[in-house]
Amino acid sequence: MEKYAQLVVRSKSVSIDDLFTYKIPEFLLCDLKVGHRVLVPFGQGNKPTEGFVFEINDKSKLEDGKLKQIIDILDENPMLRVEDLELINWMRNRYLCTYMDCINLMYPKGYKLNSYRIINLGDSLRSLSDTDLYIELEKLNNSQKEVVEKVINSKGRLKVDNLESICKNTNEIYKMNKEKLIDLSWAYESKKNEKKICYVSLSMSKEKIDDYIVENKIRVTELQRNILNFLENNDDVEINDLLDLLSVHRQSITSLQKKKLVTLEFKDYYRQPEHIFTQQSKKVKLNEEQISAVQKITSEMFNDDKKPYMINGVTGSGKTEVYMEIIEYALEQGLDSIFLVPEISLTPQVIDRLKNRFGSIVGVFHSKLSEGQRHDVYRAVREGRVRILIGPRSALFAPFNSLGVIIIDEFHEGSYKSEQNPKFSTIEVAKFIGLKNKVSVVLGSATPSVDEYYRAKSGQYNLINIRQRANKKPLPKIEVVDMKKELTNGNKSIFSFRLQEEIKRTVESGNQVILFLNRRGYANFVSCRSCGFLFQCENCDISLTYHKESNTGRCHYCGYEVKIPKKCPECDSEYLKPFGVGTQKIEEELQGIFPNVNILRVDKDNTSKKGSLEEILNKFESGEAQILIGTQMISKGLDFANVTLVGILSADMMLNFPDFKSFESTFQLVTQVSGRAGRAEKEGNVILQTYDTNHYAIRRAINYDFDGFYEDEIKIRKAFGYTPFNNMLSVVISGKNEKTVIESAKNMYNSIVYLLENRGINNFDFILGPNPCSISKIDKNYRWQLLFKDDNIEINLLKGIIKYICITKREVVFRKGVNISIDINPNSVL
Ligand SMILES: Nc1ncnc2c1ncn2[C@@H]1O[C@H](COP(=O)(O)OP(=O)(O)OP(=O)(O)O)[C@@H](O)[C@H]1O
Ligand SMILES: [Zn+2]
Ligand SMILES: [Zn+2]
Repeated sequence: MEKYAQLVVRSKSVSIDDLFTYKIPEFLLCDLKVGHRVLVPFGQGNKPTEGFVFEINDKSKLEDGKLKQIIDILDENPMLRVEDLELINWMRNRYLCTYMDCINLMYPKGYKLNSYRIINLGDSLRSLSDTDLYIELEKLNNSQKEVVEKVINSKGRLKVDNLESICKNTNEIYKMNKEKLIDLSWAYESKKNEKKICYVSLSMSKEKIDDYIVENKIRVTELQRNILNFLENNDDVEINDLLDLLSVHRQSITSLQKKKLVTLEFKDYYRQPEHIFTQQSKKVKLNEEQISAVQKITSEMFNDDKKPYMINGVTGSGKTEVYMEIIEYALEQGLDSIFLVPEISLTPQVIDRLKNRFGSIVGVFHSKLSEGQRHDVYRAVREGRVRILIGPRSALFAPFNSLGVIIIDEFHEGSYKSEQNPKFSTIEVAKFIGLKNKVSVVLGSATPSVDEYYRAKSGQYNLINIRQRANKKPLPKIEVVDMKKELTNGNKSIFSFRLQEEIKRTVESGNQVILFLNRRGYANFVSCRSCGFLFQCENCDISLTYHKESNTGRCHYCGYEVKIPKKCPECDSEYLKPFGVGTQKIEEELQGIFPNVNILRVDKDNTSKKGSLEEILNKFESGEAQILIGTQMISKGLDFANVTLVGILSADMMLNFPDFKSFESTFQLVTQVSGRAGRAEKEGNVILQTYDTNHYAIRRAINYDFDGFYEDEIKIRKAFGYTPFNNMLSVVISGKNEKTVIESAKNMYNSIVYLLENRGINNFDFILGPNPCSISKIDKNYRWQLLFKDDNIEINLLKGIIKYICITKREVVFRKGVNISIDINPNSVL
């Protein structure tokens, strides 16, 4: 019976985001499975192209004559699992992305296997003498003969990338394979970093070997005899072990190989986990709140209809210990875990804790991993050598065989929303995986996002609270300093008198200080006091940040950098002055006030090198410095016993950020940063400097009143129709040519209105725009935006129309050279 495959083809063009039907040739019928990567002829030139099988059907809507055939299967096992395909279909609908966008997540570029065929002589030809072989060859037809000759010329082991290269008619080759003229097998090669190890074994059974030596009059030295004896008693010996154990040279072995007594074989390098449950770090005794959190989750692990869990536990409440306990339980039950962190390079301490507890079955996924390393991690996961994977949002797609738990630590963090296609929400995807595959999904945070907390309150989560710090100490007291008053009292410094006093006291008593400022660089911007000239990025609609050490203005969006001249380029005056503060300036001023104190700084500018963040944090931990200054990078996950004072230098910078989530971010940051103080035996306190002492985000944060903040914030969200009450769908149209960008944006608006009017909709209040984005230019690209709220309209109808316009009708609606970016519930709408 004929069978057909529906497949996705890897192609650069978006407009072919569709399933294509191919005929499955008979010889592949048994082997081909859904999820297989295949080779297909595609396009007019029938270019061999990669495809991914989504469905296998008995019928086809198209006539047989019009269908092309699959050429071959590319990997032995399907790379995409059935559940991956299900997830892809769901994501495509949810995020209006393409099949390939999703496939690239699950089948990362780093995992390109180079597959090739190995052709040996088949059984019916292999053992023949040269003359007999010649006679047999003459019986074959020309193309068959050609193939066999090629195999013979390659010393009986021909390696080809695709079968067509040795015979146009690949069916012929399969036929020859069936008739045992040749022996066809698959081989794989990964491009990079796959470690292979050479193993030695006897080439025949030990009973036969002595006869063979005698019969063929082979001379064997005493050393070689030792080797053979050793191999008679041991299987699969690594060549290096053999050399060490018997103190022999490699030559002795290769000479045995030449005499066909031993075979050498390269096999994958397996790093076996030595002990799965070695307890290298001491396990803490969990307190009652922790135990009940663990019990709730583990007791339901095998339930089919469990809800996801949300752990709302104050900073330092021991959430990480709870996660580890859940992971350990899962392991004992044979289940694997994914542990997601907002940004892997910012969480060295968490990685250490997991590795110390679980040893070598912990794998780390990293955006900075090389292709080869990513590949290795995926393989290790597939083969069960890694059972716990810690990583950023992309680790969610690791191909575990029996996933039991997904943990999303600090789930409120913005990095869980992807900014690249597909622009997925990690939480949504995790919940989908959880639902479909009965995986326990655990979200944890001291400051849940308003969106997710709303869902928890409406019963979509099992909400678990941990209200006490693990050290049983109260949360650090937060003292507010009104910077307006500071100014009237004659203090022009960035540091209030109170903060200076507390820093002094803390340092003198041998404790440590963390100072937080949300902006790197030296100053915010440089402008002319005489004419108001402002140094701005040439490529972006952004003012340049001043960096003192290089005396340059730098764009934090595109990297553009320019020397700051002595005189104003506009009016020639010498009154150029940096305004605002960044971490560099803080460091400089602080060193001026405390000349004898050692200060460390952590921001993007000095941690881009791999390992540099760890280095600074280690120095701080060892007490080499008393003060650590940093940006968001130090706001979460850090656990230093000696830190008793945290200073938040300007809460207003976050508050005044022009985005609807800025109050929420402020509340979260203040809570998280404050949480770095007093985590062990010593009590901590916090000083928060602000010009806006009355803002509800500040007032609620200083009392650790999460529920109060939530109540304030949710009212505003409701009033404005923001998330979680509505989905917000943003379409950004960008391009180097401003005119075509504007035209495209207007075209899009008109097309949508037209299609909606056809469906009887006449009120378009839910569409905002088209307008230029708040940041109207980034990296020389002009940006326009259309924003949709689904309060008056069914989301699926809206999405259908947008997809139709942006993908199917793309070439009609949009001008050449514009990019379209669709984002469902974006983090920010700037
Ligand atoms: N039951 C316990 N007994 C003793 N110490 C504990 C216990 N639970 C946690 N700790 C310790 O308390 C500190 C804080 O715990 P942990 O880092 O797990 O908290 P967290 O809730 O993840 O913190 P945060 O959200 O603030 O990053 C750690 O040093 C941890 O080892
Ligand atoms: Zn000027
Ligand atoms: Zn720029």
